[in-house]
Amino acid sequence: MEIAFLGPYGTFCEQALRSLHLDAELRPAASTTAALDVLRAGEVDLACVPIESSVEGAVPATMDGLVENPPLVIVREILLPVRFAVLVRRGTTAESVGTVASHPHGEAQTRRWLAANLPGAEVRMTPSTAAAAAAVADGQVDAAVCAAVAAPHYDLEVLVDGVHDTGDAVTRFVVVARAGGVPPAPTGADRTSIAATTVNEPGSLLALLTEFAIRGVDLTRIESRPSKARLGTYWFFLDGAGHVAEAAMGEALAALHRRCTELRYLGSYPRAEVPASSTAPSPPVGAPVPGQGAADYEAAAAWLDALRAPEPPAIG
Ligand SMILES: O=C(O)C(=O)Cc1ccccc1
Repeated sequence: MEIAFLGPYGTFCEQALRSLHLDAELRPAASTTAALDVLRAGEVDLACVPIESSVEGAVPATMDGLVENPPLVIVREILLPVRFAVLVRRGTTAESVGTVASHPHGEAQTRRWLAANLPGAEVRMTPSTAAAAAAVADGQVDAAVCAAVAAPHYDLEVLVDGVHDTGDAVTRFVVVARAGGVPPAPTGADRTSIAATTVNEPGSLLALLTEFAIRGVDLTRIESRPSKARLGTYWFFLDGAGHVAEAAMGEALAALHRRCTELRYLGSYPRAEVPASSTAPSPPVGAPVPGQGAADYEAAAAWLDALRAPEPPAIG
């Protein structure tokens, strides 16, 4: 099995993927879009990309890539606590740093530290944090904001570690497959992702959300991205607790199918927990709502079946 990831070697994405201990060959891709493209082209079996961070929110390239064609589905999610370091070529001092590079999410999570500690430095964006480290090694920039583990890959040294503005930052990564394969089996603690477009009229988004609410499905995330067709039209990305194989989620998706202009199923997969090393636990999700559990759905469906197809009365 071959898995593309946001490379080059030394990214947080590589760390997230390695934490799964999969028996697979890992192939670094030059960008999030490139990782999804090689997956779509059938060159790899899976791709691992960042999708959101607790500090900076969505990774737009991933959200956009998930609704391009041919369709892709999420099969795993990984939550990784991230900690940033400033890496430089050996012998570089803070005073001699004129340029510093990072992924936009790295820059966003260290902006105040950079302004306070490297005030004169010009900040440049790279497709990943490790790409910034590679740019330091090549002499294109003086410093990179990235994971300290990237240092040996590029023969750099850690100038300062722990340069984040907000402690306990967590990034969520997703492992993505081409649609049409066997989905991960329900575990009882799953998440389902969809993207939907709807007509622009009062209450249309509320109507979508209501399909989840009335079935007791706990929504864990909502994002919008431009549809790119024209200004003012959007994809709404929704994550909810549950699995497509479960009645509540399945019925909510069927209802959305009737309501939405376009609906993409983006996968059902086990919910990841924030690793114990982080002190910021995720809020509990998917707690059962009275009358809305899987057993309640089964009992209600059996009741309805019996109404529709009653047993003929026993005579005699
Ligand atoms: O660039 C990386 O190393 C990534 O994996 C993306 C990223 C960037 C910044 C914070 C978390 C993840």
